[in-house]
Amino acid sequence: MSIPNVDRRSQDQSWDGPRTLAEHRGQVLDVLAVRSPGAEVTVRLAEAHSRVLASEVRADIDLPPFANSQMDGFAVAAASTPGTLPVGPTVPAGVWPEPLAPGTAVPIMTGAPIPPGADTVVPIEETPERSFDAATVTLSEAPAGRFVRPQGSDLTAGEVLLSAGSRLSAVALGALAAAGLPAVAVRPRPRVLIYTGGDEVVLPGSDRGPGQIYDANGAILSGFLARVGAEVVGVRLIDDTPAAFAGHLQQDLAELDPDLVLTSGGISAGRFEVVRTALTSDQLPGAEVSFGSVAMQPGGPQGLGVLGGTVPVVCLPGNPVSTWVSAVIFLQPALAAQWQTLPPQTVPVRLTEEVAPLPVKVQVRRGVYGSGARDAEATGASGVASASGASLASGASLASGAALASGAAPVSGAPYDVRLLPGTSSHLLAEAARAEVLVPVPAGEQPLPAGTVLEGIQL
Ligand SMILES: Nc1nc2c(c(=O)[nH]1)N[C@H]1C(S)=C(S)[C@@H](COP(=O)(O)OP(=O)(O)OC[C@H]3O[C@@H](n4cnc5c(N)ncnc54)[C@H](O)[C@@H]3O)O[C@H]1N2
Ligand code: MOO
Repeated sequence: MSIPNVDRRSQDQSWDGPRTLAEHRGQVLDVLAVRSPGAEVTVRLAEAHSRVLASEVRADIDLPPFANSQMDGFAVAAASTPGTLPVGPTVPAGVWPEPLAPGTAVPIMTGAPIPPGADTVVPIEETPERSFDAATVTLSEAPAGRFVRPQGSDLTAGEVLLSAGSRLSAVALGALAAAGLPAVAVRPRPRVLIYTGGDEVVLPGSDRGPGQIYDANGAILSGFLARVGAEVVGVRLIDDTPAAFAGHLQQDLAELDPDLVLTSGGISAGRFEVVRTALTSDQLPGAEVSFGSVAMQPGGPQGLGVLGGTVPVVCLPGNPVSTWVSAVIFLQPALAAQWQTLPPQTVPVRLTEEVAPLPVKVQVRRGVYGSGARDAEATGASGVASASGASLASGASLASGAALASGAAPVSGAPYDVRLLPGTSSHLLAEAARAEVLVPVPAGEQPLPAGTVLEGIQL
């Protein structure tokens, strides 16, 4: 490490005093807005999971495309039942059948087209013969339409199958495939370049020297971006010196033209803050980046700005839990607002134990669902109101901030019981890995009693 012993703060662009969460989220959204999503892209269904539909899709065909049997059994005209009828040729799935000879029944398999002339199906287990091979079959009275899946009963040709903006689930992909579509037009994903670590950090799988640790934050940010539906175009280790980092970043910007540069570490108050130094000096021409603090723990130190007037950069603190929490609290809603990636999924949570807040910072705690079951008895409404009141009073309402920036659904309904994990420090990554929900606890002087309802973010 060779950092010249200069007063690098002389060129630092910092903001004064801690920002609220909502203020900083708004700032992150402002820098992301430097880039707008481009034209839609067409992708094969196999690559379309979790992507967002660019425009509505209408079906060209009826679903199902023809009336077919819901059971293995006998197709027959309801008017011919009850009775013992001669058995005609079997109708397998995948073959178009001959019309039914009047007064007969034919073996039919699940999914096979209903032959013209038949209008009902009798399951084989409802026949005394219980055989497809007998010459006759005895059928009790069967109402017309029973166990027949009519053509178009799911969707008719020309109807909207999925609307624009739908996030494609596995079952949505199945519906598109059933309608015969091999590919679909989706919104472009933000292309993100990740820089993590410092000179103490080595990649998992490589040799770790004394005093070194493995890079956790590359995996955290890659996983986070995959979950929200962004594309990672590169994961780099930050160089030892600001000049080398600035050089590599400049090269990457030219080659990759990312929609966002995301850095982790090297931004607080130490002597060797490579990211902060490189982005606030003239080592990277055109960098307009500022650093400061947010009234949140973990994730106090933050930075953000624009590189060369065209590429947003968001600088997260290096402690692994701080990196992760910052990504969820600031980046996820801002990316969702600008790129329609996955917004935070909020959920009302009820504390199962008393919790002491921090006096002036929102403390983002990690929690696990208590009983696991949503308490249908709890009315929710009054509890949620008091929680949002507390959080509004703190000036750090996640609820209003998240809803503002991301369009996240308002929190309503009965809360889930949640037990907060004991650890609050930002190095407790293994403990954080057990969390099921993040719970921002509003700043305050008084302990929050068990039963207090807050807004959680599902993980
Ligand atoms: N004098 C002060 N010191 C610190 C302050 C402060 O306000 N004044 N803030 C503390 C807080 S809070 C945080 S958070 C960290 C943020 O520091 P940096 O963003 O500069 O991060 P580093 O110093 O590079 O690393 C912090 C910590 O995280 C570990 N780390 C870094 N990168 C990785 C990685 N890729 N994988 C795993 N672990 C990583 C690193 O070894 C350090 O332990 O600053 C506090 N200090
Ligand atoms: O804000 Mo730091 O993220 O507390 O560890």
